[in-house]
Order: sequence, then structure tokens, then C-alpha cells
Amino acid sequence: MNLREIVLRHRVLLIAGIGMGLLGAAATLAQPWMLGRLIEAVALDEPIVWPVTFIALFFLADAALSAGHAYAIGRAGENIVFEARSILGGRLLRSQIPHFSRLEHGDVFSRTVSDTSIACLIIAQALAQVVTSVFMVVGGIVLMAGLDWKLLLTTLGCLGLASVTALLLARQVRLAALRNRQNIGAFGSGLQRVLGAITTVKASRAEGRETEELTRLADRARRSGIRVTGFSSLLTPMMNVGTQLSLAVVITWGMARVATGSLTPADLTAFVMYLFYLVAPLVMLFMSIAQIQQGRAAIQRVTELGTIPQEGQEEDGRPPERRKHVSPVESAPAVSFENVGFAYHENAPVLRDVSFTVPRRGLTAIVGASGTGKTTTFQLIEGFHRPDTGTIRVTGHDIDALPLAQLRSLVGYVEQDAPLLRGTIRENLTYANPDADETDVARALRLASLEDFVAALPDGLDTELGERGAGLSGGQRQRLAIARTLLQRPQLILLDEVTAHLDSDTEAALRDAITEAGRDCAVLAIAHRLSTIVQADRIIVMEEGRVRATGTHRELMESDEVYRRLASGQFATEDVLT
Ligand SMILES: Nc1ncnc2c1ncn2[C@@H]1O[C@H](COP(=O)(O)OP(=O)(O)OP(=O)(O)O)[C@@H](O)[C@H]1O
Repeated sequence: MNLREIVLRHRVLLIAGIGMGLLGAAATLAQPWMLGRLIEAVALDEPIVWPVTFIALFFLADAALSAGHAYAIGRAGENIVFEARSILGGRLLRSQIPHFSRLEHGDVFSRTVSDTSIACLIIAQALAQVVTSVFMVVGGIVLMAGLDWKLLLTTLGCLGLASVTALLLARQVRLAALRNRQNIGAFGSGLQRVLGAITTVKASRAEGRETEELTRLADRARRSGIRVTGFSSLLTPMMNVGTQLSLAVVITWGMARVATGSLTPADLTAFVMYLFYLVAPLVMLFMSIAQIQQGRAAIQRVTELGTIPQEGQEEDGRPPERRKHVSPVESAPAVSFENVGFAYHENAPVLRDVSFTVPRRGLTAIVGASGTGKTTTFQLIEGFHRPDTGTIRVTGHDIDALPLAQLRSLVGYVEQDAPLLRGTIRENLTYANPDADETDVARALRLASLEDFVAALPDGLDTELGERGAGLSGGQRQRLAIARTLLQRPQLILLDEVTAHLDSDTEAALRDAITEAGRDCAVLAIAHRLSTIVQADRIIVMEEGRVRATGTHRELMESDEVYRRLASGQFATEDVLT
């Protein structure tokens, strides 16, 4: 994502805003000059209708153009923020999982929500402000030079002193603001961390400790915020001191020169007015420079996040060869692993030389001790990570050659924690297949044993779910996720320990559902419950990232020692070992 390109797309509005700002500044600069002419006309007893009319016109034009300038720049800023946020949101959702999982979620949140707004508003507003302020300051100085260059040099001397101090202050504002943004980010990350684990915090009676930690982080943000306010609040008075000093000198010396006749009262009045008009843009100029300095950090943070590698894009950023939509090969296995090796980190292989096939129909179970790479196997099938060695085929096609959207429509994935999304039960059910009709929805609900539960709800399928599936038990959430996957009508369903949350009655019903689903497609299930495993047509036993054995329950009980040990120890023991 390139912020410069986004800004350029909104250049018409920005240029219109800056144009109105410049015209407004010209109207402001014309007022003291016209006032000088009015004083002259009064002094010489000439008609004052025209000077008064012009002053009124310039005044009205100034007001209208200033309002137009602020509106156009503000609007362009909001448009740029909007575009940056929507591009960033899309890029995050399409990012490669290995890169995304390295990011801290609180930091991603603050970059996407607040850094975008700071970066874009500063680009639009501060830059526009710099342009108009520079115009006002330079224009004012030129006109003042036209009135009296000696008075101008005196004024610039006094204001210059104040400006240097203001520049030094602006630098301090920038440094303090940078620290403040970091502290706010740290507070956001801390808050997100504890809110994401609020039940653990409560169960560990850690509310007090965590509140203290949050207070400490909030206090750091408060103190750095106060530093920013402290430095910024000195900026305007510093310029005011400069103005008052200049004013005192200009009026005293100017009056003396009026008395001697080397300066007219009209020119002195106009000069004093310019002096007043010069101060506001000068202050704005320094503040805008300070803001742009602050914004640079935000721009860098947004740009960094915007370059997160995208799925379907090779590591070096070049687009891969176009993958073509293909038809599944009916005779091929649903999924096959051929000598697949994978590591999250170098020299720490998680899968080593894994080979297995899953037939097109029926239930295949994967068993193995915790941490042997079962979930990783599923994530490789979904294309979240790429294997380091070997080939994975889904319905006969190398997944590297399949378009990601096709791969993910062929494979349905029910995760261990089965997150739900905001919205109604119906929206959650049809999430992977928004076109599903009522018959399909009813079938999926029946298969997932959710019919009675949904029928008992006052709004049925249209009941709103709370955030993260609140209002549903762990088992209901899991079954809803299974129904969602069934509705997708995939060729292969991956179930990651889906029976873990279920009571034995529901589990038995779900087992029937899995058997029924297995008539139409392949089901590959990571399972710990013996009842699910026994029912499988085929079992793959994994150990330390390798496939140790495959076979039916009966075969493995006879031939594989590790399976026997798992069956007698780790699997849930509600069934008789047969
Ligand atoms: N995102 C990740 N980054 C680094 N290492 C990971 C990541 N995910 C898993 N691992 C590591 O890979 C290994 C295999 O994890 P995996 O989740 O595949 O095991 P599993 O067999 O599914 O375990 P369980 O039955 O406990 O869910 C573990 O040692 C784990 O610590």
C-alpha cells in the first residue's frame, strides 16, 4: 500500500482546498492595504464608499474561502483515511498467515485505527496549512516591505527570535508526541491482551494486578501526553511575546516617524495590521511542521503494515504464475501427502517426510500425542503455510497449482476453537455459502443436531449472536461450525477435535452426522475420543511429526504399540477397548 498514491487519487479536492486557502489568504492580505486607503480617504476628506465596499467584500470572501478551504481539506483527509483503512483491512485479511501471526494484534489495531487517521489527516491538513501559511507569511512580508522596509527589518528581528525558539519547541513537541504514541500503543496492547483473556484473569483472581498494570501503562501515556501539551502550549505564547515586542517597537518608532513626517498614519496602521495577521500563520506554520514530524512516524507505521505479504504472492513480492481453476479428478484421493516436511522455524522441523492418502469417501482419523503436528497438517492442507519439501494434492491436484479460493471451497475446516462471527445464527451458518437455500440449511442443522436448539430460540435462525459466539455453549458453537462446513458442501472436511466439547449423547449424534457426511465426501478428523476413532474407516497414527502407522482400530491394536498405549491411556475411556 502506498499512501502517496492514495493522496494523489484525491488531488482534485486537495488542490481545490489549497486553492481556496490561497485565495482566502490573498483576501486577508488585501484588507490592511484597503484599510490604509480608507484612512487616507478620511484624512483627505475623499469619498469612502469604495474603500468600505472593498473591505466588506474582501472580508466576506475571506470568510467564505476559509470555510471552503477547511471543508475541502477535511473532506479530502477523511476520504484518504477511509481509503487507507479499507485497503489495509483487505490486505490484513488477505495476508499470509505466517507473516500475520508474527504481528501483535493490539499494535495492528492501533496502526489501522489511529495511525491511519493521524497519517492521512496530517498529510492533508498540515500540508495544506503549510502552503497557505507560507503564502500568508511571504505575502505579508512583501506588502510590509512595500510600506516600510526599515520597520519590516525591526519586526523580522523580533519575530525571528521568537520563531527560532518556536522551532526548537516544535522539535520537542515532535519527540514528546512520538513517545506519547508509543505509550498509547502499549496501553492498547495491554488492554487487548487482558480483555482477550478476561475469564482467565477472573479465574486467577488477577483483576487487581492487571488493573494496576493497566493503570501504570495509562499513567505513562498521561505523563507523555502532558509533556506534549506542555511544549505545545508554549508555542503560541512564544509567538505572542514576539508579536508584542515587535508591536511595541513598531508603534513607538513608527509614531516618532509619523511625527517627523517620514511615515503616514495610514501606512503605520496598515503595517500594524499586517503584523497581527502575520502571527497566526507563523504559529500555524510551526505547528504544522511539528505535526508533519509527528505524522511521519504514523505514516511509516501504516506503510509498514500495508506491505505485509499477501496470499497468492511469492515471498519476493512477484505475483505467481496464474493458477487455473481445475476439475477434481474423481479417481484421485481426497488428499494425499507425499514426503511432506515443514518447520515453523529453521532447524525445528514439525513434520518430517509425512506421506498418507485419504480416500474420497468415509472417515479417516488422525491420532497422536499433543504437539505431534496434527493441526499443522490441517493448516498445510488449507494452504495457510507452504510445505518446505514434498507435495500435497487435493482431489488429485498439487495445491500449489490450485487457486486458493478453489482449494478452500474444496476443503471445509472446523477448527479446534470454532470461532463464530457477529450476526445471526443464519448468517453464521451460511458464511461459507451465502447462497444456501432453506432445505440445505435445515439439513445441515439436522445433521449437526442443532434443530431442537434453534427451534427453541424466540427468533429461531434470526437470533443475533453476541461477539465471539456469546450465548452458545462450547458444544453448540462447535456444532454450528460443523453445520456451516457441511453447508459449504466441500469434497473434504477437516475436523480438529470437534467432539472434545460434547456430552456423550450429542457426540453420538454427531458421530452419525460425520458418518452420513462421509457418504458424500471425505472426512479427516483429529480425534482423541475412542468412540470416534473406533468408527473410522482408517486411522493415521502420528508420532513426533512422522506417520508411524495406518490401519483400522483392530489392525492397529494388534500391530502398533504406540496406538495401543494411546488407546488405553490418552483417548477418552468411555468405551470398552475392543
Ligand atoms: N504458529 C506456530 N509457530 C511456531 N510453532 C508452532 C506454531 N503452531 C504450532 N507450533 C508448534 O508445532 C508443533 C506441532 O503443533 P500442532 O498444533 O500441529 O500439534 P498437534 O498435534 O495438533 O497438538 P494438539 O493435539 O495439542 O493440538 C508444536 O510443537 C507447536 O509448538
